[in-house]
Amino acid sequence: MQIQSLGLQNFRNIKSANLSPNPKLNVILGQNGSGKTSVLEAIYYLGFGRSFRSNRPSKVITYQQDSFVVFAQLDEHKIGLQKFKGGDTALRINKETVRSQAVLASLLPLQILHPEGYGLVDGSPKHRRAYLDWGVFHVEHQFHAAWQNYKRILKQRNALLKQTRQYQDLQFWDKQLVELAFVVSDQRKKYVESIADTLAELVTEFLPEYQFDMAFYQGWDDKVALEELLKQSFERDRLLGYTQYGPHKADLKFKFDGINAVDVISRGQLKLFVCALILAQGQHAQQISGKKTVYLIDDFAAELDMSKRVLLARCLQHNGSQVFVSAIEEQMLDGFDLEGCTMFHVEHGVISDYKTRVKHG
Ligand SMILES: Nc1ncnc2c1ncn2[C@@H]1O[C@H](COP(=O)(O)OP(=O)(O)OP(=O)(O)O)[C@@H](O)[C@H]1O
Repeated sequence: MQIQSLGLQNFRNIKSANLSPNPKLNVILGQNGSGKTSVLEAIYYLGFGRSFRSNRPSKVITYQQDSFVVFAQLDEHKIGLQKFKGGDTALRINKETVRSQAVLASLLPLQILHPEGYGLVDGSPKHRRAYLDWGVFHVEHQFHAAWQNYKRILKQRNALLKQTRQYQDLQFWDKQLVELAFVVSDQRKKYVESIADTLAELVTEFLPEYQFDMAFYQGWDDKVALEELLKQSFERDRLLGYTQYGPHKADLKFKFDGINAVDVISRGQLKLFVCALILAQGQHAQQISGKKTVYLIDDFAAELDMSKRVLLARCLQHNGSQVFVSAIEEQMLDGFDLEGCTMFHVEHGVISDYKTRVKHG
C-alpha cells in the first residue's frame, strides 16, 4: 500500500498542506516544534482513527478552528477523515461516507515507531493485545467482527455482574461469550505461531547477544474449560465488578535469555526490539495478504548508536515499503540510502521546499 498524495487542514500547527510522497523513502526534516511529528500523526489518524500521543482530538485541531481534515490518495482509493471539536468524526472512502474506522484501517496498514511507543514492551497488556490484534485483523477477515461481538457481550456480562447475585442470570451470555472467545483466541494463537519465525529472525539480527523467546497467554488457563472457569469465578467477578478471564486478558510474554524483556534490555535495545516487532508484522501481513505496510518512524536517531541506525535503516529500506521518517537534521539519517528519496522541510507548520533526490546511474 502506498500513499500517493496526502492533504492536511487545520492539523495542529499545519494550517494547510498538500504533499506528494515518495513511494519509498520520505524524510521529514525540521527543528523542534516545527511540525514533523504532526505530519506522522496525521497519517496515523487515517490508519487508526486516533493519535499516538494525545487521546483528545480537540488538542489536535488547530487553535480556534472547529475541525481538522486529513485525506490521502492510496493505490486505488481516496480516503479521508474529519474530526470535530465536539468529538464527531466523518470518514470517507471515494467520496462515500463510511461508519467504521476498520474499513479505513484495512486499506492502510500502518505501523509506527516513536519514542513513547515502547509501551508495547514495558506497558500494560492492552498494548500487546493491540499489537496482536493489528496483525490478526490484517490477515483474518472474520476476526474483527468476532472481537467486536465478544467485547459487546463482555460489557453486558460486566453490567449484569453488578446487578445480580445468581449465576443463572449470566448463563445465557456466557454461552455466547465462550463461543466467541474461542474464535478470537484460536485466531490469535495461529497468528502468534505464524509470525514467530519471522520475528525470531529479526530479533536475532537486531539483538544477537540474546536468546529470544515469546509466549502467548490467551487470557485464561487451559486446565479448566472457560465455561466452567466463568462459573467458578462468578463470586469473585461479582465482587470485583468485572470478568477476570477471557481473551480480553490475553497477553504476549517476551523473554531474553529466559528473563522478562523489560528487566534485561536497555532503552536503545528496546527501540530495536519494538522495531523488530513492527517489521515482523508488516512482513507477515505482506506475505499473507499482499498488502505492504506503511512505516512511520518518529525521531529516527534517538537512542541508537551509529551501527544500530545503519542496521535499522537498511532493514526498513530493504523491506520495499513506503517509509516516513522524521529527523531534525539530515546528518542524523546515516544508514539510509537517500538517493531517490523525497525530503520535506517543515518550518512553523509550513511544509515546503521538498525535492526528490536524483538517482544516479
Ligand atoms: N492544536 C494546535 N494548534 C496549533 N498549534 C499546535 C497545536 N498543538 C500543538 N501545536 C504546536 O505545533 C507544533 C508542532 O509540534 P510537533 O510535535 O509536530 O513538532 P516536531 O517538529 O515533531 O518537534 P520535536 O522535534 O520537538 O518533536 C508545536 O510547536 C506545538 O506547539
